[in-house]
Amino acid sequence: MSTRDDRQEGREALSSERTRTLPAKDGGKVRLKLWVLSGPGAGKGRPLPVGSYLLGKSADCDIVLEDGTVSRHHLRLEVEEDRVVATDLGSYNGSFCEGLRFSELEVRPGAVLTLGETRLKVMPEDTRERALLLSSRDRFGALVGTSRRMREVFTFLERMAPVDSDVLIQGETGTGKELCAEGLHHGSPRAKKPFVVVDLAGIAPSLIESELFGHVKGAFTGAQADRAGAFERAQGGTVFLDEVGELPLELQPRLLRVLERRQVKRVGGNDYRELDVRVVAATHVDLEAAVKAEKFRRDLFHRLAVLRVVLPPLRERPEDIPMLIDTVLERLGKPPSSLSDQTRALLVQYPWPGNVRELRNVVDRVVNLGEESLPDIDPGIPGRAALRAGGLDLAQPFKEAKEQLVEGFERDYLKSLLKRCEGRFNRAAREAGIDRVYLRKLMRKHGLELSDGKPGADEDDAG
Ligand SMILES: Nc1ncnc2c1ncn2[C@@H]1O[C@H](COP(=O)(O)OP(=O)(O)OP(=O)(O)O)[C@@H](O)[C@H]1O
Repeated sequence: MSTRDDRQEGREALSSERTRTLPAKDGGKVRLKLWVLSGPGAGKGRPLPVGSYLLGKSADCDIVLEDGTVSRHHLRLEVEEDRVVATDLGSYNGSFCEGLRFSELEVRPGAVLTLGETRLKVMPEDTRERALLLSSRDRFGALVGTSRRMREVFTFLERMAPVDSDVLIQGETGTGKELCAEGLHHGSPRAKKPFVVVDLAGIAPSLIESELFGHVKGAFTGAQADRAGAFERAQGGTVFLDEVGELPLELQPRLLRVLERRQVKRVGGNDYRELDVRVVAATHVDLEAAVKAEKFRRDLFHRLAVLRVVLPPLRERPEDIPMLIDTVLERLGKPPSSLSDQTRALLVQYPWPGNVRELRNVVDRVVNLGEESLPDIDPGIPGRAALRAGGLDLAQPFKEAKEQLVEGFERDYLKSLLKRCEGRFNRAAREAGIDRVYLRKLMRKHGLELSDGKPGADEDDAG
C-alpha cells in the first residue's frame, strides 16, 4: 500500500510497522488509521486524517493496493470528523464488509473491508489497537480463541513463525504452550523437517543430558550403542524444550553453547556436530524469578527469550470458552449438541485453574460419562453431580455434604487418572492440568501411592 501525497512519511510509518501515539485533535476528535490485514501489503498501516481517498491498483490512487484482484479505481473513502463513508466505484470484484457486498456504506471503526484479496481495517489511533494490529483470525495452528488477548497472541505468532529466531513461550500449565510451539514450527520454512519435543519435567534429571545431546556407546552404564540426542534428531527442524525451567543448573552452560554455536557434542564423544535447528522453549514458571533466585542462568534466559510470547490464563479470557468447547467436541468427534446449554453456561463461569487442559478433560468426561458426571466445579455454582446428589446424605449441613461430594469426586478422579497414566506421576499432573505439588498433596490425602510407594517419583516418566 503506498500513497501519492505522503509517500515518504508513509514509507517510514509502514517500514517500522509501528505507530506513534498522537494526541487527540482539537475538540477531542479521534484520529483514524487504515491497516492492511491480509493480501499483498499485509501488516502495513497508515494514518487516515480527514479527507477523501481513492483506493485501487492504479498508480494515481491516493492509496495504492498492489493486489491483482483489486480494480484500478476500486473504492473511495470519505473520512469526516465523525464518520467514514466507503463507496464502491463499480469495481470488478466488488467491495465487502463483514461478508456483505456494498456500494455505499458508513464504516464503523473496527469494521473490516474486503477488496479482492485485500482486507482493510479502519481503527481509531488512540485505542490499544493502534499499537498492535489484532489478528483477524481466531486460530493459529491448532490454537483457537476469539478473545482480544488471544488475537493479540496470534498476531505475534503469525509474525514469529517465519522468522528463524528462538522463541520462549510462557504461560500457566494447560494454556496451550505445546500447541503454540507446533504452530510456530508448521508456520515456518522448517515445517517439513522434524518437530522434536523434549519434556524436561518428565525426564529423570540423570537422563536429560543424554536425551538432549545424545551419547556414544559406553559413555555410561547402559549406553549400549551410540544415540543421537534431540538436537541431532531435529536436524533442519525445530526442538521444543518443554518446561525448560527444570533444566538442571549444571547442564545450562551446555544448552547455552548449543544455542550460541549451533553445535552439539554427544555425552562421552569428542567431536562437535553442526546443527541447523530452531529452538522453541516453554515454561510455566516465572523464569525471571528463577534467574533472580540463581536457579536459572541469566545469559541462558536472554538467549532463549530472543522472541517471547505469553499465553494468558483461561480465567482472563472466558469469552474463549464456547469456542474451545466446540473445538474439543469436534476433536472428540461429537456434535455441538452433545452439551446442553445449561452445562455450557456452568463451564463458562468456572475459573479453570488447569486452563484449557482442565476444560478439555471435563468436556471429555461429561461427553463420555453423561452430564451427571459434571463435577461440582464451583462453590457458588452447583454442578450436575451436586444437583443430583446421588448417594449423598442431603440431611447433612451444606458444608459437610459438599465436602463429601468433592472428596468422592477427587478419589474417583485420581484413581482413573493414575490408571490412565499408568502411575506416571508427571504425566498425571500434566493430564489433570494441576500442579505436581497439589497432585502430591491430593494423593496423600486419599492415601494413594504410586507402584514404587513414592508419590512424585520422576523416574517413572523417564521412558
Ligand atoms: N487455545 C487452544 N485451543 C485449542 N486447544 C487448546 C488451546 N490451548 C490448549 N489447548 C488444549 O489443551 C491441552 C493442553 O495444551 P498444551 O499441552 O499445549 O498446554 P501446555 O501449556 O503445553 O501445558 P503444560 O505446561 O502442562 O505442558 C491440549 O489438549 C491442547 O490441545
